[in-house]
Order: sequence, then structure tokens, then C-alpha cells
Amino acid sequence: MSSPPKAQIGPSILNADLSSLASESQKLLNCGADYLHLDVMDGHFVPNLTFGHPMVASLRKAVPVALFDMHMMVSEPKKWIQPMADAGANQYTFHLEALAGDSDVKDCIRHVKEAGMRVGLGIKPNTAVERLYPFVEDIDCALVMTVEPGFGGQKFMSDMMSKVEALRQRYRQLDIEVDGGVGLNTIGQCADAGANWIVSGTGIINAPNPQLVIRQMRDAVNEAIQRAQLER
Ligand SMILES: O=C(CO)[C@H](O)[C@H](O)COP(=O)(O)O
Repeated sequence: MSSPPKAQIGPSILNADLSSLASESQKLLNCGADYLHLDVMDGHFVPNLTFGHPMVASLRKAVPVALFDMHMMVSEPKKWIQPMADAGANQYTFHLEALAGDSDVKDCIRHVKEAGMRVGLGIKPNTAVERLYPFVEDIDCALVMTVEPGFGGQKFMSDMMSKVEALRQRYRQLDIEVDGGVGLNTIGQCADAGANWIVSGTGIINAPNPQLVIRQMRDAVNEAIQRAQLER
């Protein structure tokens, strides 16, 4: 029998104190984070600018074992695959909208795999979920954005949950990631829809007790996975 997806909580460090990124990251891992979600923005694909592979390489030296999920909000995703792999990235999540056609997307997926990373493929809120379907068999994780990418602290878009539900109905074992506005007030919707990779930035970073938030989010997802198993 196939195993169900596992709950994974990945804090986004976008709104953390970036002057102390290594210690902030370690703190989140000590609080129970399953992975770190690192937002790379090029000021072109999205109207904001963050960091690139040199910073990831430095962070990797300070944080040797955590899973780094690179959320590549960049116009040229293929360009940064090898540099990010060399820097120590584990999952390379790029956006379908950044590439012109299906063959470019497939090519990018192939290169990420050849570089030894897990493949994540994301869609922005205005992109139909059906556009992911031709690639799902070849990827490890589908990212459904629940805000317009670019900034932390935005309002969760509940209407994106129908995309998560559609993906979960078709692909029982796929890792489905949600990102944007996810906190304790919205985790129930994400969990019920079938998301199991949960990105949360301000919901965790600004919480008085990040450890508790991470635990409650994981519990919500695991409970929803168990309910879904019983209903099958
Ligand atoms: O990709 C992102 C923005 O484009 C961030 O990961 C996301 O917004 C996380 O922050 P928050 O949980 O505060 O919305």
C-alpha cells in the first residue's frame, strides 16, 4: 500500500532578522521546523529583491543539515540551478509562469534532477491548477501560492484551496506546498484541502511562541491526513 504524505512545516525566513540569518534559522529548527523555505527574488519576476546563491552557501556552512527549499521567484530559473545545488540547496522550487512553454518547464525539471535536488513547481494565484498536471509525475512538490508572490505578511487567499483540493484528489502521494498568509487561523483550511508542506513566515516569526505554532500546524495537517485516510 502507498504511504500517505507527511506533514512538513517550513518557516519562511523572509521576515526574519536577516542580519542574523544563521542564528534565526537555527532557532527555527530548534523550534521543530522540518525545513527552511528560502525566498529568492530577482526584482524582475516579482517586485522585490532578496539574496542569491552566495548567501545560501554561507548559510549552509552555518546550518549543515537542514533541508533548504529554494523558492525561486526569478525570471531565469534555469540559470541558478547549478549554483544553488553547489551552494547546498536541497529542493529547487521554480515558477511555471517564468518559462515560455511546456518543453522549457520539462527541461528545467530535468536539470534540477540532474543537479541532485528535489523539484518543486509553483503557480501564482492567477494561474490555473490544470497547468501543473502535465508535469506532476516528474516533480516532487507542487507549490500553490496563496498570496501574490513578492512580500511576506499578506492576506491568505482562501479561494486557492480549490487548487489544492483538485491536486490532492488526483495525486494522493504528491507533496503539496502552500505559501503566503498561512498561520494558525488559516492552517485548518490548508490541511483540510490536502496541503502537507506548509510555508509560514510572519505566522511563525512574529509569534510569541514559534515552537507551539509549528507543533499546532503539524498536528492540524497530520489530523487532516488521518481523517482523509479513514474516509478512503
Ligand atoms: O513567498 C513568499 C512571498 O512571496 C513568502 O514565502 C511568504 O509570503 C511567507 O510569508 P507570510 O507567511 O508572512 O505570508
